[in-house]
Amino acid sequence: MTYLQLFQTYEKELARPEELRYVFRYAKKLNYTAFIMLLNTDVSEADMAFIATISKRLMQDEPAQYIVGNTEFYGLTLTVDGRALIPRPETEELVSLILSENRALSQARILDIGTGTGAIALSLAKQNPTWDITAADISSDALALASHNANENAISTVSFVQSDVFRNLSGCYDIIVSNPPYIAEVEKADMADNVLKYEPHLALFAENDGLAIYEQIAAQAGQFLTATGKLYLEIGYLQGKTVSQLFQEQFPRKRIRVLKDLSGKDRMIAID
Ligand SMILES: C[S@@+](CC[C@H](N)C(=O)[O-])C[C@H]1O[C@@H](n2cnc3c(N)ncnc32)[C@H](O)[C@@H]1O
Repeated sequence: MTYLQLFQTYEKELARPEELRYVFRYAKKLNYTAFIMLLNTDVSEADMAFIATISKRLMQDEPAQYIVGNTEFYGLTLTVDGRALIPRPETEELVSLILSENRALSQARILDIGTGTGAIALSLAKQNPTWDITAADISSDALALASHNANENAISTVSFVQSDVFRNLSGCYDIIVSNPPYIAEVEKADMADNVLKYEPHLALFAENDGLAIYEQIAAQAGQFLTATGKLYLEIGYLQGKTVSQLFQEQFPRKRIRVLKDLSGKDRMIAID
């Protein structure tokens, strides 16, 4: 039996068939050409067992990135596992926005609230080695993973702090960024199994219709921002109006923009 025939057999049973070849290729570190060349050759016994194992894990809804063990984010390779949310492409757009609007800042203090894998903090640090960046999370497991990712990517300008929003933080920041948990408990029923069963619920859900962490940030950010400080938030696509109102009340003199992601959905809020 060839690799192609074996893949096709398992792919019929998978909810997201494209993930099988993706996981195999990345786990075996095969470039595209090597993978294509392999497809019409006879599958080895070891790979037959390996492909069966991957298929089983995918059938149990384990996310492909957790099986591979890493993912790409803004040019970084980040280790991902059940300790933190798998960083999403929409969050790369938030990083792009911050970078494009703050090119003039050579020295800056940045705070990333709810850093997870460290995706936002580490990609900002990679692009701006002179920025002084604090990555905070309530989860010590997530912070251990983020710190591992900093080492793996040779980034030494990020410090890690365990904190419930601002509780263990001090001083003022030029930029505060956050992609907090923002899903309401009632939305659980509509969520994909691979997210619900494997990604940490602490990273997904927030009380008060998903608004609880935004409310805490809005209430306290004024004490932690410099006079010209800016806030950048990722939001759920239906939260633009509510979250912008929340921040407008606390920051009546600042400009609040709701910005769309590449698929045209409200996804980010910039406050400056
Ligand atoms: C949606 S994930 C975002 C992870 C990462 N920033 C990203 O964009 O991929 C939210 C993160 O916020 C953290 N978190 C949840 N509640 C928190 C709180 N009260 N204070 C600080 N961090 C919190 C979670 O542990 C999780 O890592």
